[in-house]
This record gives sequence, structure tokens and C-alpha cells, in this order.
Amino acid sequence: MDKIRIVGGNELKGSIPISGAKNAALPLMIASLLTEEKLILENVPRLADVALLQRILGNHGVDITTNGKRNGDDPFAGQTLEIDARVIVDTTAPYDLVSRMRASFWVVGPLLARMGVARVSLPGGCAIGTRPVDFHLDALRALGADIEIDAGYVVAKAPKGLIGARIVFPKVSVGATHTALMAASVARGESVIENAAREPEIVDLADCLIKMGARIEGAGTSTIRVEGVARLKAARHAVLPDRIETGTYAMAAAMTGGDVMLAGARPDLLEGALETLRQAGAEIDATNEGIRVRRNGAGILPVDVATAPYPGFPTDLQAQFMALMTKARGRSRITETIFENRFMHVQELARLGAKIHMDGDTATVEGVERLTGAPVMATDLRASVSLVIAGLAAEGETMVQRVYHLDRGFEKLEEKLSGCGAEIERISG
Ligand SMILES: CC(=O)N[C@H]1[C@@H](OP(=O)(O)OP(=O)(O)OC[C@H]2O[C@@H](n3ccc(=O)[nH]c3=O)[C@H](O)[C@@H]2O)O[C@H](CO)[C@@H](O)[C@@H]1O
Ligand SMILES: C=C(OP(=O)(O)O)C(=O)O
Repeated sequence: MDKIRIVGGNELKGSIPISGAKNAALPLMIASLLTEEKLILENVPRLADVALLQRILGNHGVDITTNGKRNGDDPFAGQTLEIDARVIVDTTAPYDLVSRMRASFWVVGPLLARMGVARVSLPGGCAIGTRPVDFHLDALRALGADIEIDAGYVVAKAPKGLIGARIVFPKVSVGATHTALMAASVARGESVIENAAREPEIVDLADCLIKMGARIEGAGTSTIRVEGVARLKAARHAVLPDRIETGTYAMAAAMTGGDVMLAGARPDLLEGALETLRQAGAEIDATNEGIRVRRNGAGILPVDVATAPYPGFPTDLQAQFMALMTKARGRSRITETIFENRFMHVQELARLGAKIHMDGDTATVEGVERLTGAPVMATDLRASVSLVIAGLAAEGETMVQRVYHLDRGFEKLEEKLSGCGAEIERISG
């Protein structure tokens, strides 16, 4: 298994290109199942999750062509996928594939809507909580589906097609909003989705569905109205920049000090998190090129945060922010309100000398003067990158093990950071 070796202490200086968003690319690829015509997606990140979803879609009969790289191409440019779901040969998404990635479960909505039947294994994904799928299933039931659980599989049937309905989510769910939006787009009649997630990735999916001919209003607000259409057609869409990758590198720059341009990043996608970073002492400026992050001389200030659905502080940046707070001048409190078990980075950060006390859903972090390098274990995607951020500021060598978690969501992480002066390398094995 590969490891990442970091020798901490260098300031980050330079430019980091921001990739397309994993959490938008995945539902966009899945939306291809809704049409017999070709969906062309640009700016798709090269990630393990994207490759796995290509395999899952391939299993359903979807044909995907990827543009190759030519000499002289920007090594960080995203890929273009031409996705052709003209024929669906199999409506089963098997356990061995779906159990490895949460988002793959979302094929259930489009398969059901288009084929009238779907058999999809219950999902896996980052082990950060129980993560049930009841909201997805209730949304599909509201649209007229008959759903049973059989031997670990969701078996959904709607032989006469889905019918528009009012769907009220009891709690904000990104994935269930994706499911409802995709299924309602081709249901008969009008649907209203209430308490919908407002994340930018929902807006990106809605924008692409609209290009495909869907009639959707209100994406980005809590109430989304969808007038179902008989069929969707070909479209071309570019995936929006990854706000979590952006926030992660912004925190890395705030942690090490220095001056970094996050090229291609969109500040409007993470205003709340950037404001929190400003309070922590980082200077942040939006420019034509992206977001410039600096921290010169002054130390890191403690800031309390609680995660919340968009536009609140993202749970996907909680671990990275905790890493930053380990070196703050004072005490901060970090509360996780979305997932009940998203603190696995705490004991690993402690190996580097961080002082963190847990009480229920809140971590109290006592900033320390110095962190010291140590062997640590990546436990999930964002937890892993929090260890990288801490390692960049720790004295001596940090060896991050189980980096396959990182490869799910961070494209060319070592190249991007070493390009800004970090001492970081992958050790294959
Ligand atoms: C691939 C992707 O985009 N993953 C993101 C997505 O995950 P995901 O879509 O899985 O997360 P949700 O927004 O659905 O989860 C929010 C909360 O709702 C609960 N819940 C969800 C669905 C359901 O049927 N029943 C239920 O109880 C979850 O356990 C959790 O407590 O949004 C999360 C919250 O921003 C992010 O951390 C993940 O990175
Ligand atoms: C939790 C995440 O991914 P997933 O939902 O695929 O587990 C994430 O992207 O941080």
C-alpha cells in the first residue's frame, strides 16, 4: 500500500490548480443514465471514485470514452468524458462495486425512472456515521415506486413510470436531493422538493439536467420545483471547481504560512469557510485567477465552528480546520452536526502532538506551539488530508499510511503541494 512522506516546516508559495468537484462529477456522471443520447462532461477530476463509477456505469452497459492527454497539455487539466447510455443492459448495481463508494447508490433513481426497475446494493463510502438511505427510498416511494429490501439490495419497481409528487425531507440530505431531482426530472407531472439541500453541487446537477431538457426551478434554494418531461437529450457540461479541495489548500496555506494562489477556485462557493479562515488570521483575496491565501508572520487565531448544511461550514472541511486549530494561539471548539462519527482524525492528530478533548459532538482543541512528525493512519478521505495539513507544519517526518482514501478525492495532491515548496512524496509499496 502506498504511503505519503512529508517533512514539515516549509511555507507554501506558488499556485495550486483546483480540479473539478468530485461531489458534482459523480452525480453528473450518474445523470447520463437518464438519456439515450450522449452526455459530454468536461473538467472531470482524475480520481479513484470517478474511475470506480466508470466501472459501475460500464456494468449497466454505459459506454464512456475519455479524452487522452497530448504532449504539451496542462498536466492538471481535467478530463472530458463522453458518456453514452443508449442501451442499459443490466439494472443491477452489485455489492462489490457499490459498497466501495457512497455516491454509486444514486444510480437507483435514474435506473428506476428510465427502466422501471432497479436493484442496487445498499451503499458504503466513508465510514463517518451510519448513513442510512431512508430519505432516498421515501422520495422514490412518494414518486410512486414500490420498494423492498432483499438480501442487502434495494429492489425498486415502477413499471408504469414515476409520477410527480411533493417530497418533504425531514432533514437536509445532499444525496437524497440528487436522487429526487434526477427521478422527478422524467416523472409524469410536477414535483416539489422541500427542505432540499442547497449545496453548489445540487445546482451544478440541476444546471446540467436543464441543458438536457429538464424543467427545474429553485435549485440552490430549499424548495425545488420540477416539471417532469418525457425524455432528456444530449448535452455538454463542465463540472464546477471543487470547493472542498479549495478550502483544504486554503487551510494548508494558512497552516504553513506563505502565499498561495488557488487557481480556478470560485470564492462564491465557500464564502462561509473563507470568512472563518479570515477570522483565523489568513488574508484572503478573490482575484480574476482564483483565490489568493496568505499568512505572514502573525500566528493562527482560535475560532469556534459548527458544521451545517450549505451555506454553513461544510462537514467535509471539519477535519482540515481541526488540523489548523491544533496550532492556534488558544482554545477552539469544533462541533460536528452532520455525521455522528466524523472524528477519527482526532487520535491521529494527537500522535503529532495535538491536544484535543472530545465531548459528544464537540472537540475542544488547545493550540500547541509545535507539532512533531510521526507515523499516522488515514481513516477516511477528509481525515486523511487533515493529517497531511498537520504534517506540513510538524517538525520532522510524518508518514501517512493507507493513502488510498486520499486518492478517492484529491487529484495529484503530492504534485500540487510540492509545486508550492512542500517536502512531500508518495512512496509506492
Ligand atoms: C458524494 C457526496 O456528495 N458526498 C457528500 C454528501 O454525502 P451524503 O449525500 O451521503 O450526505 P447527506 O447530505 O445525505 O447526509 C446528511 C445527513 O443525513 C443523514 N441521512 C441521509 C440520507 C438518508 O437517507 N437518511 C439520513 O438519515 C446522514 O446520515 C447525515 O447525517 O453530503 C455530505 C454532507 O454534506 C458530504 O459530507 C459528503 O461528502
Ligand atoms: C464523505 C465523502 O465522500 P462519500 O460521501 O463518497 O463517502 C467526502 O467527499 O468527504
